[in-house]
Amino acid sequence: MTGFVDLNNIRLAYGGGDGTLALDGLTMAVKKGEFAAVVGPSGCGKSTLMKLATGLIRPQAGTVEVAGKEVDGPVSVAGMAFQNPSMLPWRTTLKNVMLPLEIVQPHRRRLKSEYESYVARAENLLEIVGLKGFGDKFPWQLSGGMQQRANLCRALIHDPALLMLDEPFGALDAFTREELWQVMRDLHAEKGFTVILVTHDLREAVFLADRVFVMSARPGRIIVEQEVDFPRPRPIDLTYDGGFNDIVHDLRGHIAEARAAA
Ligand SMILES: Nc1ncnc2c1ncn2[C@@H]1O[C@H](COP(=O)(O)OP(=O)(O)OP(=O)(O)O)[C@@H](O)[C@H]1O
Repeated sequence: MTGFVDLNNIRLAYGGGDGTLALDGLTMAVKKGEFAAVVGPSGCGKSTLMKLATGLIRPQAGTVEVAGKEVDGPVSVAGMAFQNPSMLPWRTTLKNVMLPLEIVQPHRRRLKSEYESYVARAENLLEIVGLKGFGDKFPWQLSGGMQQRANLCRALIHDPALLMLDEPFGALDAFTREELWQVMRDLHAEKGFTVILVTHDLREAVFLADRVFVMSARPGRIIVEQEVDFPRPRPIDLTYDGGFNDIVHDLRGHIAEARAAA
């Protein structure tokens, strides 16, 4: 296949052959630099897809490739952010953001000798997401939205080629969520990484993505690929546009059909 992330005819059952069949016949290709969103009925296997693409679990059948290599263990080119920011309360925000550098090579090897430039990188990311000057605060001194901003910085500190986002804005109020959409839009424009975003929020998917993949009910597979070709940078007012809402409406219809067919 031709993507940066290629999942080809995947079958994944938890607990072996007689267990819960989460994915079956799932094929999906995400291009380099593309912002992909994955939506679908609850329990259709979206998080399972994320675990496969990052090498946390292996399929019973089919192949997973990232950056042209078959995935056979945790993928080091990936950064991840989930709904719960899970920052370490005893570390400052800056130290939380820098945590992956203590784990992921080659940064781990270089961290001591190039410490100041890594701090500058972390501070630059904090500035991009609107947290300039908050590096020395502890996570419990930050609001939920600010923690999620810092969480995005932590996912990006090692300059991953692939960013995996699993419902990262799900716990935030509507206004903060829209602010974070714009932060994500700007980070993607500036850094050019490939993104796979799992979300239940169809407006979020259409605002951020170049392509929205719709999954069937479990066992999950891709049933629709919706191109979203609004020009970038997209203003938040786009979400009130008729064409935008037509796409959201279509996606909602596909998911309703998938749920009804389950
Ligand atoms: N570790 C596990 N062991 C057994 N079954 C699991 C495990 N993880 C997930 N499942 C099952 O696999 C199916 C897909 O789960 P998954 O979490 O991938 O779905 P999802 O689409 O992310 O769900 P949601 O929309 O509710 O977040 C579900 O039926 C779930 O119960």
